Amino acid sequence: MTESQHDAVVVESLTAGYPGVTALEEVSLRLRPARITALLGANGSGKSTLFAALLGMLGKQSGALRSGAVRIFGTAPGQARKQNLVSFVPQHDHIDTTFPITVEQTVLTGRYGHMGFTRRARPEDHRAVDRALEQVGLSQLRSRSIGALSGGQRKRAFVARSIAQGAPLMLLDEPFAGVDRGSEELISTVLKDLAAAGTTVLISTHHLEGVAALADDVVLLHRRVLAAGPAEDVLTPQQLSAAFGSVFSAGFSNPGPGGNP
Ligand SMILES: Nc1ncnc2c1ncn2[C@@H]1O[C@H](COP(=O)(O)OP(=O)(O)OP(=O)(O)O)[C@@H](O)[C@H]1O
Repeated sequence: MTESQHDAVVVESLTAGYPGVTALEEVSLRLRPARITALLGANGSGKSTLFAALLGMLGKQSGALRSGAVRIFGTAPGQARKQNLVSFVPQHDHIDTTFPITVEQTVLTGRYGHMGFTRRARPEDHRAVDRALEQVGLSQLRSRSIGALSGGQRKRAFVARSIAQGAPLMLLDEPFAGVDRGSEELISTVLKDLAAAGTTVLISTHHLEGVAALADDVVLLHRRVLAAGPAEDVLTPQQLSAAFGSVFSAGFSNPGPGGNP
């Protein structure tokens, strides 16, 4: 078995972008299974474009172009989504706060891929929802309208939806943006538990704070992959300065003396 057959995600020479913009250039990376990888990059460094590629959504945006290859557990991204191999927690949920859907119903939508055409929830779907709500500490708020949650609680609800889906690869776009410290700590703990149980987790973030404590591996992205590897190798002041020196003043938080972000 080759090394790539052990990887959860393989991206080879991916070049992608939009009319007049090359968002990703010759990006190659591998995600090791059952680990948390942080995709670190400043605003506009290509994180969302890479997520779109991993979700097989790139071609759906008008004018998007791409070359290269992406495999999720050896499968093309669009197929991987259909097979429930990948779940996604978006940065913005674009919720209509007047829409009358409860927290529980929101989390249950994560089970749709398991229910077939009838979308009739079975006992195992309800059990998965119960477990996921418990994990993110929202059991008590399950009957509340999703629009009546705080930003941090709502993020936890969407993490629960992703957990309930039960995909072996979980992608989270800026999971800590606009989230209070308590929700951030809770989500971090949940992600560590999921990875320990075998889920491969990829989070994008432009905040250095907390990454060292959370991520096993780090990918530094700035249209190209500037560095990738175990967090302790990548998150050094030297590496960050070499890779992002000019970016510290344009979006990154300074890791501080000693480089312990
Ligand atoms: N739909 C689009 N059409 C044209 N250009 C786009 C589109 N989406 C993104 N871009 C451009 O592609 C580049 C990469 O953007 P992308 O959103 O992937 O970066 P990002 O790292 O996710 O940024 P952020 O942290 O601000 O979300 C940027 O220059 C951006 O302006």
